[in-house]
Amino acid sequence: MTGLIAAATSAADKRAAFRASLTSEGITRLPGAINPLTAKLVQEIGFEGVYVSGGAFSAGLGLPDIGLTTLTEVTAHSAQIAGVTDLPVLVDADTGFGEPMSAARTVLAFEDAGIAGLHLEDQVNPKRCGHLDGKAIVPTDEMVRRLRAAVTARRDPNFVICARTDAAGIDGIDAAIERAKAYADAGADMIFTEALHTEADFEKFRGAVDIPLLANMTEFGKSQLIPAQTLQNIGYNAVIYPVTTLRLAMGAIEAGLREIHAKGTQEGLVDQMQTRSRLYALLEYERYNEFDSGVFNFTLGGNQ
Ligand SMILES: C[C@](O)(C(=O)O)[C@H](CC(=O)O)C(=O)O
Ligand SMILES: [Mg+2]
Repeated sequence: MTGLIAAATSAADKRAAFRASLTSEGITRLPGAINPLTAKLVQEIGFEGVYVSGGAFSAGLGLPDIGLTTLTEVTAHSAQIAGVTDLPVLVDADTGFGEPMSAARTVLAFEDAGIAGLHLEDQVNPKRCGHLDGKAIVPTDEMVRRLRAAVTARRDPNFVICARTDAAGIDGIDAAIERAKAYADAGADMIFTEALHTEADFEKFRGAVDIPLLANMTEFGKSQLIPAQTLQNIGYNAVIYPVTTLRLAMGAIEAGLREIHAKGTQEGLVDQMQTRSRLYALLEYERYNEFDSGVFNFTLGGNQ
């Protein structure tokens, strides 16, 4: 029954795989999963990891991305996602949910939740999306304390601690590079280079810092949407598509709701929907007969 109900791969193995993938030849691609079902699809399609976005999670709760969500909420949501996938899960920990000691507690909670790594950012609270203007960042030494607390707390040396710097959009790319170096010295395993604009910016960062780098390919932001292959050629090690699945889903949901509201039926939308049989295949419903042969003893018609 391996892999039914929950993932077959242990958290320790996922973390080891994640760490290894960050120094492998190919770039590690992590689409954001808005729920465990999406994470199953991310795995089935063949990506290397799953991302849990703070922006998508807060939006899903009907809230802006300004640090309103709690450690408990983010951990529970991420644990559900990590629980169903064999892929490593990287979670957005915003500013660490408080003081440096809170960042340490975040690492411990995330390890217990089966998560493979997190990123901590150098913004002040209340934080905002890294692609908006008017951000503010804490002094370098304060972020270094955040990171040191996180690095020291971890029990699994393979748990990946990624430091995000939002400095490029405030003090310029050279200042962001200086911060990245200080964060690497503090023990960060990877740097999240937030809100760079062009390929040349990504190249400049890569040339200046010698630990793994993560690119954020979020839509409607400040960064060009650079293909994964190009990022790999530049020498980036990981790329997230953080809010993409939420935007895709919400675009489809809004259009669908408007059509039902206008026409009084969803008849014209059925072709765009995930079918019942596709959903059941993704859930491996039939395999639940391994527990009880009475669970999947029906057939679905051709159009289901
Ligand atoms: C990566 C990010 O932190 C997120 O929460 O997903 C956001 C993404 C976004 O708002 O588009 C970010 O600050 O870049
Ligand atoms: Mg975020």
